[in-house]
Amino acid sequence: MDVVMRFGGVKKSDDDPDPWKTKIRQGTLRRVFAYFRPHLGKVALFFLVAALESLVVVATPLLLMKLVDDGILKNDAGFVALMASLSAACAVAGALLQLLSAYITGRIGMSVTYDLRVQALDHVRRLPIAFFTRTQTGVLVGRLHTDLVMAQQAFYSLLIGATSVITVVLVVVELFYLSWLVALVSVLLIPLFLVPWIYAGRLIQRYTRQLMEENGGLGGVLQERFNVQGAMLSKLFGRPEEEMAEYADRAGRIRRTGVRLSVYARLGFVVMSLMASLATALIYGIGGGLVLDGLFQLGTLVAIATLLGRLFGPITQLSGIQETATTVVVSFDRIFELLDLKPLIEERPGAVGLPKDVAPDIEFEDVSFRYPGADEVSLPSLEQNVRVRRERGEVTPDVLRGVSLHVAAGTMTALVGPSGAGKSTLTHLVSRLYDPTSGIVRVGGHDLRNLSFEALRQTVGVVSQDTYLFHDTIRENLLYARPTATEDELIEACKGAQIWDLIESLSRGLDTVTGDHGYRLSGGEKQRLAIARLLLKAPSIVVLDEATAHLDSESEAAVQRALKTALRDRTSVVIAHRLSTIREADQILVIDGGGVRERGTHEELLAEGGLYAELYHTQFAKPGGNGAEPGSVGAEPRDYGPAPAVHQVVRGG
Ligand SMILES: Nc1ncnc2c1ncn2[C@@H]1O[C@H](COP(=O)(O)OP(=O)(O)OP(=O)(O)O)[C@@H](O)[C@H]1O
Repeated sequence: MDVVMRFGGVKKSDDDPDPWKTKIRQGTLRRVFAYFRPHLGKVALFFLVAALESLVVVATPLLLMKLVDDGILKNDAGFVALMASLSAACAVAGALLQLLSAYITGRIGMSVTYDLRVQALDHVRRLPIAFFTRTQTGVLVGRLHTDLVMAQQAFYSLLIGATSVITVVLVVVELFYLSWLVALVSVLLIPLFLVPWIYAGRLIQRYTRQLMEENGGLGGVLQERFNVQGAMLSKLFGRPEEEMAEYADRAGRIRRTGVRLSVYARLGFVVMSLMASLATALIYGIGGGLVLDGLFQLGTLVAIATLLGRLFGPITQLSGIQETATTVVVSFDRIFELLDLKPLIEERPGAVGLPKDVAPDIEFEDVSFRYPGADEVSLPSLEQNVRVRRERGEVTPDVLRGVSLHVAAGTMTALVGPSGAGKSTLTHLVSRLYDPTSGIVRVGGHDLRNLSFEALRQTVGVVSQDTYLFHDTIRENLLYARPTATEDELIEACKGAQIWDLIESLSRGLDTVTGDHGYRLSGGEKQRLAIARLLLKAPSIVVLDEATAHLDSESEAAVQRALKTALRDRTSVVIAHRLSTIREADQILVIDGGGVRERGTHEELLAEGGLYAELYHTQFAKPGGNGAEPGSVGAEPRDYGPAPAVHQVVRGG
């Protein structure tokens, strides 16, 4: 039973969720050809060159025929020399034409893969964050890179192999011209070649896709385990033997599929070569008899024998072409699958900007939200390697329910509540990482969905708990927020973020490399760098997830001072973990069960004696609750869940 899954009309077999066995989808060939349309001129030139190449190929046996019949048999040395020279000229012309066709195929192939690569990168860049939380990075990178490279290489062999088709046609025509009987026998033998060719081709298609998936799968696991965080987790918690067994198992599957693929790829080839040899012997038998009977001359037999080598040779090559053609189509199809995923969050036509340097207010009007299910944002083949079997028709629960709130311009709102209450989710909607399922989020009076992406990027700045830094210098990491920033502006931002003293003390200063994910810096240092990055960007709204990790008191004080600078004159929403933050907040929202349970200032809420007061007394007012409390604010009996950093690893972002 075929089931249509909706991501831009991608059709998948519901009975066969295993992407390895997915057949090439309908319409793929049409789409592949669309990429070649702009290069039709070059394609036509290629076929012209290919035709000339084939003409050269079939001309040589005729020259040899003349050489034997009219030269050797008639004792004419001059004619022998002339024919031999013409044959040599044909060989040189053939070689030059081959080079020319290689140049044309290179031009076409590189242009097509360039178009596809740029289109795919642009598309993936625009996919919703939900896609990235579902997808295993290594598998995605594999698809974007390996598949394209494979398609490109296979495409070259395919086009060059296409000359074989023209050659075969011309050779058959010439064979009929020389001897209809021999030609007929040769043509009748062709189906014997085609049967193993088609049989092997089907298996090759299946195992090619399977090998791609398995390679991508291993790549995904390695990328996950062999980055700093993954390596650390596996050193601290991992089970080395089991993990190694898993790697070996995956590598073993790749080996198994690779062996099968090479056997089936060879099978067609071997059967064809065998048939070609048998057919040649047969034709020599018939032809030899005809020469002895005087029905045709020796030169004709030589020409036929030479031609046969050029008939069965290209046909044999065709078995390889099928594999390469399949690789091209499968690779394109896997990229098309990605291209068919809809970017859920798109810029509307006529999207507007926001005035710069004016802090806007934030409003949630009856907002409900649930995270999109796998079917809506992802592909099974990009998830399968974490042994996640997609729950068909998975209905994700509502995380926010009917939330209404207002953050006045230039004020700070602190979000508190138990773990998993929906605080981070709420902030994701402010930065439009997700759109609400229902209700409206407004910034400066505008529905966020009506704002341009540029305005959103300029307006909302986010500092998350676990700062991400590129494996690059501090300078490049900072410039990412504002590439045009001057040296003075960089220094000023670093001073504001209380990180300049540290940077100055490093021997390479701003040109110090931060290490993968910024692992060569401490938690507090990374967060202050993130604040410096934010100061450079200078957004009018700041979304901040306060660090929960214990910082030493000096680092803690530095982060607090940096935050003061960052939040000044800005509208801010802070997921608060510190007493000092909630005391300073203009408004505290207590989030519980996906809704705003209480709202007010610290004093008002304490006086109310509700959930906040309970949270405060159990968490903040405990001995040692000196304003640097770690963890979410929550009542004692509640389940606070794992520490946020681990929480994020578990849910993949
Ligand atoms: N990307 C996601 N996909 C699906 N569900 C998610 C995703 N992120 C969070 N959730 C779920 O949404 C609910 C709210 O999570 P959220 O991160 O907003 O809570 P939180 O209040 O910020 O918790 P914490 O204080 O522990 O960070 C949780 O049940 C969580 O499992």
